[in-house]
Amino acid sequence: IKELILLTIIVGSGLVSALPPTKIGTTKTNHGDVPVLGKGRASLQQVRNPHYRFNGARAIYRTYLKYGVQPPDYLIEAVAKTDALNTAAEGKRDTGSAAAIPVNPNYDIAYVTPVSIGTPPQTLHLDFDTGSSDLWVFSSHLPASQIRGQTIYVPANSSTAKLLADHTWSITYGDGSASRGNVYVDNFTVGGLTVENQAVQCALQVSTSFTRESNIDGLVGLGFSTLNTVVPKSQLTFFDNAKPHMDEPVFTADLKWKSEGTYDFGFIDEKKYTGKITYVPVNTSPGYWTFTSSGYAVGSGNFSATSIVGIADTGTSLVYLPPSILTAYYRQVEGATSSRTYGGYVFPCNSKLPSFTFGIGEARITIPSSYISYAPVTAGSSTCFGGLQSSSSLGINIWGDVALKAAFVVFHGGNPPTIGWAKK
Ligand SMILES: CSc1ccc(CNCCO)cc1
Repeated sequence: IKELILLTIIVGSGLVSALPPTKIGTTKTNHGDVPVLGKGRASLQQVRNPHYRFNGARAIYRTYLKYGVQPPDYLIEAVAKTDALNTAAEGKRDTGSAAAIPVNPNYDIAYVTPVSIGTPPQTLHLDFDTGSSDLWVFSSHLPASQIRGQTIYVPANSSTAKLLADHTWSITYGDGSASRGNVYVDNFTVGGLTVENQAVQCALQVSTSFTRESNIDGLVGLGFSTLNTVVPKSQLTFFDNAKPHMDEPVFTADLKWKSEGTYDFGFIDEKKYTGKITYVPVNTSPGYWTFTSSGYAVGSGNFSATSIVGIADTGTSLVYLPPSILTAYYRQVEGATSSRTYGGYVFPCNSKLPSFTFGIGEARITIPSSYISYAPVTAGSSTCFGGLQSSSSLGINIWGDVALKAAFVVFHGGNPPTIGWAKK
């Protein structure tokens, strides 16, 4: 009401002029500089109120009051109903956006994202993993021998950390790596989006493969909370905790080949993709983002329509598909073999590779051949390891980073959840 009185005084006294302003100085306001046009004249720059929610019924209601006419009951009810709808919408205004940074400049082994934990905030770089649902970190509870350059979370240094007494966790991943520990709750912030009392699982023990990954300070599980390993009471993922406060119950992955991408929470950034997003159903049992691809093509070959049930897993580097698809792909690669020595398909690094296309409904996502020549089997070798490997020993097909970075992927946590794919 203060601003209204101020504005009325200025307008009422004719101080605001329609004359072209001759700027003789500026005065500070919270919307930037306002030009002062000489004695007794001012020009006011209008700014949009981002939180204003239009209420048509209220505009009509005010007109009745302005001309002294008693508003009818239906109008009073309409104003209340619209306000209620606006308030419900206003409750969900949180969004976040954070970088997805390759842990290695030469090979996209994994991507880490900066997060803040606790008070004062402790910044760690965590691997956002849609293939699991534990949020765990290297911590001050680890023996020094298991830490090799990682940043640790020290709950004792956070005034908002609270131990979840008698709760423990223990997890083993598909690649055999593992970790276990105890549980705190604390403030957890990703790209400006904060969840209070997020379960932060502190490692007391990690396997050597984690110790060796000095750029990964822990994981943020973005699978479904049914997979969380905390006992006796399982905990919710960051996404499940954040969902009720977000504009939309979504997060998106825009991973990139050998460069920095982004994870967005609560909104879909139209600038990050081309064409349309094709959504397909998700089977949330047992807790992965499981969907069915409609088929594949090798290079410029014919599209083979066949259902491929698999998971979208940002925490897995490569793509793992049925042996028949691998045979179809690698028979097009000069010198390719399935090597027992290296545990998968390898080929001469200078071999020409075809691209690989997979179907999402009628849509097609093509993985460029450069993403599939993954890395030399050992530093400096002229034999390269393929980005497409067989899923026969896993019992599950996995669309890992090699596929995800070829697309803009929407993990939609609605009811029911769906997954959307777009070209970019
Ligand atoms: C040792 S670095 C590492 C990063 C992520 C994960 C979780 N997903 C992997 C597929 O099981 C495991 C290990």
